[in-house]
Amino acid sequence: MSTQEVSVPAVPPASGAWRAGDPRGGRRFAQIGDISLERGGVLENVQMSYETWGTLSPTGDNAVLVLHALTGDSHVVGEAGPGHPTAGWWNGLIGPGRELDTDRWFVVAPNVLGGCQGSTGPSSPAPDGRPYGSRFPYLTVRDQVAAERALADQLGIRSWGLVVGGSMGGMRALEWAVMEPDRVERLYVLASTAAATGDQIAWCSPQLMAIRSDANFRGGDYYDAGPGRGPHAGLGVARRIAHTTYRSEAELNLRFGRLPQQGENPLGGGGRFAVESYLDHHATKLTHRFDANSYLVLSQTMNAHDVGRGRGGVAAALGRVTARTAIAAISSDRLYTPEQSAEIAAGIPDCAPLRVIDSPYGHDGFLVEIERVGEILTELLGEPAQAELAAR
Ligand SMILES: CC(=O)SCCNC(=O)CCNC(=O)[C@H](O)C(C)(C)COP(=O)(O)OP(=O)(O)OC[C@H]1O[C@@H](n2cnc3c(N)ncnc32)[C@H](O)[C@@H]1OP(=O)(O)O
Ligand SMILES: N[C@@H](CCO)C(=O)O
Repeated sequence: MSTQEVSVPAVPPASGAWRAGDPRGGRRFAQIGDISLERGGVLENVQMSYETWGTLSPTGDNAVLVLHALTGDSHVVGEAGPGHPTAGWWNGLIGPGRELDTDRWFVVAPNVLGGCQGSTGPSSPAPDGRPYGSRFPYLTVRDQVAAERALADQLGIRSWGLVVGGSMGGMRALEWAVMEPDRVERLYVLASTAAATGDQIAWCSPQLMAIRSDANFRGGDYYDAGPGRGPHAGLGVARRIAHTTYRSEAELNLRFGRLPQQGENPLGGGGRFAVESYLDHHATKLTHRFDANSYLVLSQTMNAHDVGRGRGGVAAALGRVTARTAIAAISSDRLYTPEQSAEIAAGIPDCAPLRVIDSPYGHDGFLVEIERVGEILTELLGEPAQAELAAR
């Protein structure tokens, strides 16, 4: 394996608490060379960071690829701590005897290209040694998959027993199955879409505007401004908008309704409603762990997502998938609706009937309803993949 532990200078600028390369973080780093980009140009000397669980078999036939969402990272399971700004987002799903049983599977979770958790992104050094900032190129989901493919090559993984992801991770999982059908034996896509919709692009628009219009954004070249001088206010507004779309109307009404935040008076007293305080909390947490430029880059990759582009449309692209597939939606997801998941399920030849997880938590249901997510995973892994059937 030509991977190596390296110290990475790129850090999210907000908190400074996270240090890439921290050996206690359990992250590994791979230098995968240059990536040719879908929209033209080359991203040079790309680094991918990732975490693994379990052991790769001598034939490399037991690998699972887990792909995180917009503000997620490689820390699928585990505690928060040095090198890991948040606890695992699917805690409990990986380990001996777990749904992703590490006695059987070798699980790989890369940090996405363009992000801020150790894989090359806008805060990484460009060839001239200075952070890319505004010079970071426009990426597509296909570029991100190309980087993950190079990582798989380096790890000696020719074919994945399963590729799984939710939301933006689901976009990459789907692209993997379309771009490399022979390398994806099973596919599990949650709360995602075959192509970003007008509604999703619309919700994203004020988020991008909020970051770009923050005076501290400086056109994207804010890394030299000093601690706390990044576009944190703009990123916080973006998160408030996004988080509202990640939860359902019913949940917000039932959970918070018109309640004032404890000890505050929102009715002319300068205080907040509880739901405003809740959004403030999520905004603050994100600005302490995430880079605004990465938020822009990744949001744009999601807007660009369309598996049908250059392939004769969505139906033709989905028809290429040979993986045994499970598609799951969240019943109350108003951002990535069950109808969009139904379109994916209907278009993939070897797909089980759409699974709709009944949950009040909206889009974030794919992160909250871990038990249901795990049940579907177990079912899919119990199904023989085409390659296994052919070998019998
Ligand atoms: C695939 C991926 O990896 S995506 C990345 C996953 N992680 C994130 O997105 C991080 C942001 N967090 C979230 O989006 C959500 O918390 C989830 C989806 C991870 C989990 O959802 P839930 O368990 O339902 O948590 P919920 O949204 O209710 O938030 C709970 C937090 O709000 C806080 N909170 C609740 N009410 C209020 C209030 N009135 N005022 C202030 N804070 C409040 C809680 O104290 C708690 O804080 P903590 O997380 O710092 O402990
Ligand atoms: N809470 C998730 C939702 C997006 O899928 C995230 O921030 O990544």
